[in-house]
Amino acid sequence: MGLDPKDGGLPMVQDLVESGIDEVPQRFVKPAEERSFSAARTEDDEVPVIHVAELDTAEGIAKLNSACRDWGFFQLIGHGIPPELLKQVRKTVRDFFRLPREQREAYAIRSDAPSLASQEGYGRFFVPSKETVLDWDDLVYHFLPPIRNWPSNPPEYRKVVEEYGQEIRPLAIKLLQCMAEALGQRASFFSEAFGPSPHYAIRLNYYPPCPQPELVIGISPHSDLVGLTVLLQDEVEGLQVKKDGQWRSVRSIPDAFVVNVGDTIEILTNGAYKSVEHRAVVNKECSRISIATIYGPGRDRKLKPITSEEMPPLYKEISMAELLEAFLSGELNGKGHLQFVRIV
Ligand SMILES: O=C(O)CCC(=O)C(=O)O
Ligand SMILES: [Fe+2]
Repeated sequence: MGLDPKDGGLPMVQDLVESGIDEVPQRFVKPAEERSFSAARTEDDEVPVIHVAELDTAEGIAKLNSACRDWGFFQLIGHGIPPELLKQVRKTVRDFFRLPREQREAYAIRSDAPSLASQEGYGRFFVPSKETVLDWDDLVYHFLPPIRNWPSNPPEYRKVVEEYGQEIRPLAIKLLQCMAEALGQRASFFSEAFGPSPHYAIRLNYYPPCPQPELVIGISPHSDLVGLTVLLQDEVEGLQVKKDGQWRSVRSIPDAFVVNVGDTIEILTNGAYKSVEHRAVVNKECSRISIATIYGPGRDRKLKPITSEEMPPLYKEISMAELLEAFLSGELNGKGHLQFVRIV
């Protein structure tokens, strides 16, 4: 659901902030029982950090394996993507979200898209009803490449976003090959499962400063559905990951990617690799951006878990199209959307 006037024009956070509010509108206030946003931060138990060069060694593959099993998350450093491009993409994203309202709205998500899964543009997702509490996050979603409907301002938008998408794709493929190796599967396991037309998309998140950050959430607890997410954050922290029932902050490492396992990978690996709940909190002083590239199975794929005699299937076979529709038609609700795929 976007900014289409037929939707009753959902408010965008940047517009509220620009109008000078000092109280958060009720529509964004999380119920009291969901409002505990603090997180632990212990250096001896944080999201594992992996250098790309480690992936050429058996120890590195073992480290990747335990990161995907125990955390569903890792931070990737030494990836070789030029820091200049990372700087440019961050700047372009910030510049877009600060454009005058009419210019941002020209790229609004259209509610007449043929399906929820084909919606793209500026706005918000996961708002199935008027009662849904809104996240303190304005976003843009594009399928890659090439992007189909891009803002003409900032002028470099299309070039930078596409170039960034082109750099991330081979990195995601390499990581998936290493993950397959770590699982004892052939290197092409995920590319075969994802098929000839994988889902490749980018989600740009913008979290303006909030006058009452204790009442709202930037992005509600969720697991990512599509496949592998490669996230670039800036120096402003806010991402939290749930580990052993406890929320933990993810440190901002300059130019590192935060990589996480999505639901389709949990299904395909029959639960060996977990898609883990995460959320983003906001703060009073500064805005935050994050840029998520998302790589997973094409719409027409059937997802079937790898099984063995000792390990019977824990998930039903399901099509990617069905899974996407189920995910996109509800609110973000932890891992709730996976419930109907699980065999209990
Ligand atoms: O902003 C973040 O750090 C998290 C964003 C996220 O979880 C998402 O886009 O799915
Ligand atoms: Fe996410």
